[in-house]
Amino acid sequence: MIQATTRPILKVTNLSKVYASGFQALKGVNLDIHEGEIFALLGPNGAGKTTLISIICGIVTPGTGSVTVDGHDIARDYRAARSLIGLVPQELTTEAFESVWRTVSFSRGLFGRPPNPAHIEKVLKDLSLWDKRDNKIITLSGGMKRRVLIAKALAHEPRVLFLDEPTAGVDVDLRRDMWQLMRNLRASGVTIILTTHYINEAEEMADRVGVMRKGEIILVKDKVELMRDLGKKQLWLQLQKPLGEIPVALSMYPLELSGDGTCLTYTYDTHDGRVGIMDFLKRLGETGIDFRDFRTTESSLEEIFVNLVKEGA
Ligand SMILES: Nc1ncnc2c1ncn2[C@@H]1O[C@H](COP(=O)(O)OP(=O)(O)OP(=O)(O)O)[C@@H](O)[C@H]1O
Repeated sequence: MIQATTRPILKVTNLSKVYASGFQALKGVNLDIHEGEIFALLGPNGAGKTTLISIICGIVTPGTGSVTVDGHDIARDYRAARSLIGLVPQELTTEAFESVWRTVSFSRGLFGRPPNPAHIEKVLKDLSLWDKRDNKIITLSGGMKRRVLIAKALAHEPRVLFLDEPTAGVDVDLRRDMWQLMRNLRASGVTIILTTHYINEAEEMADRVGVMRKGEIILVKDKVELMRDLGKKQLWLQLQKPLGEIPVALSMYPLELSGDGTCLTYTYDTHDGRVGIMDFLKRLGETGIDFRDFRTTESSLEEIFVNLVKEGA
């Protein structure tokens, strides 16, 4: 398997975009994408994700700043830069009466690549579309149409693949297939950037996560580090006897007592949690409070994301 390196295959520098309406959709975005990684771009509606991807893929004209793909500037060296990129949009809008084979082969031709039936065959086989190669697009199921979109984006052998909401509205089985497909692509050396509203998709798939809000990238981090650094844990204790209130001797701890006084919840950062918890449990014993059951829970990327986007909103 090809491991992600720290060499940026895509470099976005100080990119801003003001639409003709006067709306500023991007405000000085800086982003490096490492070769071979899966990068998930998260953000609430209207954060600027599609604008950013559309500029990189040449669909929206850039404002100020620069974007390079493997060293090629998307403005000055558009053809070379664009030929390295594949874009999987959310919906297939045209070609309803064309066959799968012709549609995918045509996409390759758009990038000035000479025909390569062996490559198209491989792509269709990898996407389980080979049996459908002669079918008209209109006869395919929704899941197969999505696979055709990916096949089209891979037809010219791009090194960076953008997937815009790849699993929006698909069923659980197809989502799992898509995830496996992305992993296979990464293993073959393709760098993947996906936008998603499903945080569990980022949690499952991404090596790194970027969060956008109001035209800015507010955070880029290794996913595991992000969950470790910003994650919270909770210790939940079911008490032997209900408490009327939290005893003064425990007032220095971040505790919450349930309405009926039978559950105490202690929330802590995963950083310094262990020390704090041992100290707290010792103090709890000294205070004469016994518990009959306990449970710990860890925050998900979803909670981390919601908190990040909320902060300073
Ligand atoms: N052509 C346009 N003219 C003016 N404003 C636009 C245009 N396209 C997008 N915008 C605005 O730019 C902002 C960012 O939109 P964008 O589609 O990039 O966000 P997004 O993060 O992709 O959102 P979503 O998750 O809903 O797809 C939005 O406020 C949107 O209304």
